[in-house]
Amino acid sequence: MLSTDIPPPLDVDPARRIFGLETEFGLHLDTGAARPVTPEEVAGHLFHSVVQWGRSSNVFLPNASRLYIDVGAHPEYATAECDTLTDLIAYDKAGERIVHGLVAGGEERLRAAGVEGTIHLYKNNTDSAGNSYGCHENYLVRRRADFKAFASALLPFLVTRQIVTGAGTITRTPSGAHFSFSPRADHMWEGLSSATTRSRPMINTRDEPHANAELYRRMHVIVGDSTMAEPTTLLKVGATDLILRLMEARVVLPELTLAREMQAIRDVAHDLTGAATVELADGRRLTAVEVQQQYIDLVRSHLGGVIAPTEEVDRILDLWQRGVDAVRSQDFSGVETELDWAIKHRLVMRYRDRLGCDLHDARLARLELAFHDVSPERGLFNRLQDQGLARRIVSEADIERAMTVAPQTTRARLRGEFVTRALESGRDFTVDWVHLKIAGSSGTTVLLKDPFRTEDARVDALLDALYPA
Ligand SMILES: Nc1ncnc2c1ncn2[C@@H]1O[C@H](COP(=O)(O)OP(=O)(O)OP(=O)(O)O)[C@@H](O)[C@H]1O
Ligand SMILES: [Mg+2]
Repeated sequence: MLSTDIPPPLDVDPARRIFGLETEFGLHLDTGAARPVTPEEVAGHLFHSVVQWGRSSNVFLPNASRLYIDVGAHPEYATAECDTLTDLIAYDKAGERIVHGLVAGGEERLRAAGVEGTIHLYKNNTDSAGNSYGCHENYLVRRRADFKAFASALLPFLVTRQIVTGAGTITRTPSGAHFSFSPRADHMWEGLSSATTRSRPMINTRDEPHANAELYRRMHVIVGDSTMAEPTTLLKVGATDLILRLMEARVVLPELTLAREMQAIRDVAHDLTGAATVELADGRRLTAVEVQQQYIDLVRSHLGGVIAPTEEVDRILDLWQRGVDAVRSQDFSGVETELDWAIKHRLVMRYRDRLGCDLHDARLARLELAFHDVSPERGLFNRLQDQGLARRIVSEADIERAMTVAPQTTRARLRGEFVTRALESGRDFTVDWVHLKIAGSSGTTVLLKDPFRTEDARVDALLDALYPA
C-alpha cells in the first residue's frame, strides 16, 4: 500500500524555519606506499563499515542525517532538519566527529590491503589540485511566484557576507601570496542557476523542496565556506535567516543590486583592508563594509517588529557588528576567537613571523590544511578551541547526543526513530528526506511532507510493523 494521505499542515509559526547544512570533506591519504592509491580506493575503505550496516555508501543515520560519498570521492554529511541554530551547530559538529570516526577503520582496511598510511579528512573548501567543494546551506521558505527575484535580492548580501563569515585563506598568485576572506569566492561563476557542478551558482534554484511543494521552497545557498568556529556558523546562518525573515515579511530591502556579481565577490574576497568598492547597478560604488552595515541597520530597525528580540538575535547582531567593525578599523582583535578568517589569520601571521618566511611558504600551506583537519588531536582548529582560543556555542554533551539522537523538534525525529528501530530489527528499509519505507513486506511507504511534524500515527504503525507479531 502506498499511503499518500497527508495530515493537514500544523498551524506553523511563520518565524519557524527548517535549516540544514551539507558539508563535503576533503580526503587525503598520507602514505609512502609503493603503489598508487586512488581517492576512490581510500573512500571505499573509509566507508567499509558504513556499507556493512547500511548496505550502501549513501545512508541515513540514526541521528536522521545523511552520510554519503559524493562524486570525486568526497565524503558528504548533510545534517538532519533543524529548527534552531544551536541544534544546527550541534548536528554540524556531530558530522565532523562521525566522519572522523570512520578513519581508524579505514586505515586498518588499507593496512590489510598492504598500504600503511594516515587518512586525513578536512573540513575545508579547496584541495591542492584546485578543486572546490562546499558547504551548502538550506533554508525552508514559503513558496512564492517570484522565487527567482526573491533569491536574486539576496545576492548583494551573500557576495559581501564573506567579510564576516568567510573561512579565510592564503591565496597564491604568480606575483605573490596574500590572505583573503574566502577560498570559495574564486570558484563562483554565476548568481543563480538550477545546476550545481557545471555552472557553480551562489544559489541553486533547483525546485526540490523536500517538503509540501505547494507551500514551500528550499533556498539552497551554495556560495558559503565551510566554517569551523561555532560562532561563525551561528553568524553565517543566523544573519542569512534574519535577512530572509525581513524579505518574507515584504520589508523593502535597500537598493544594492550589484553591477557585476562575479567581479564583486572576487574583489571583496581579495581585499582584507575592506577598502575595495563594488559597483552597484545604479552606478554607485560601496565597500563591502558599507553594504553589510546597511543590512545590520535594517535588521536593527525591525527589532521588536518583524524580528522578535531574543538573546540569540542579540548575539548574532553583536558579532555581525564587531566583524564589520574589525574590517573597518583593521583591528581584528575583537573577533579573533570567533570568526574563522580572523582566527586563521592570527595563526598564519604568527607562524609567518616565527618562521621569518613569506605567505608563499609551503609550511604555511600545510598549517592552513591542518587547521581544517577534523581530527580532535591533529586538527589545529580543534586544538585552538581546546585551548580556549575559539569560542563555543554548544556543549560537548550537545554534540555527543547529536551524533546518535535526531533533533526532536522537526520531522527528523520520526526519521531518527525509524532508522534506529529498523537497524535494531535487522529489517531492510529505505529512507530519504521525505520517505520512510520497510523494504519487501507489503511495501508500506510513509510520505512525510511536513518538515515541522514530529508526531505521526502512520509512523507509529510503521514502527509496529518492524516487529511483526
Ligand atoms: N524542507 C526542507 N527545507 C530546508 N532544508 C531541508 C528540508 N528538508 C531537508 N533539508 C535539508 O537539506 C539538506 C539536503 O541535503 P542533501 O545533501 O540531500 O542535498 P540535496 O541538495 O537534496 O542533494 P545533493 O547534495 O545530492 O545535490 C539537508 O541538510 C536537510 O536537512
Ligand atoms: Mg548534498
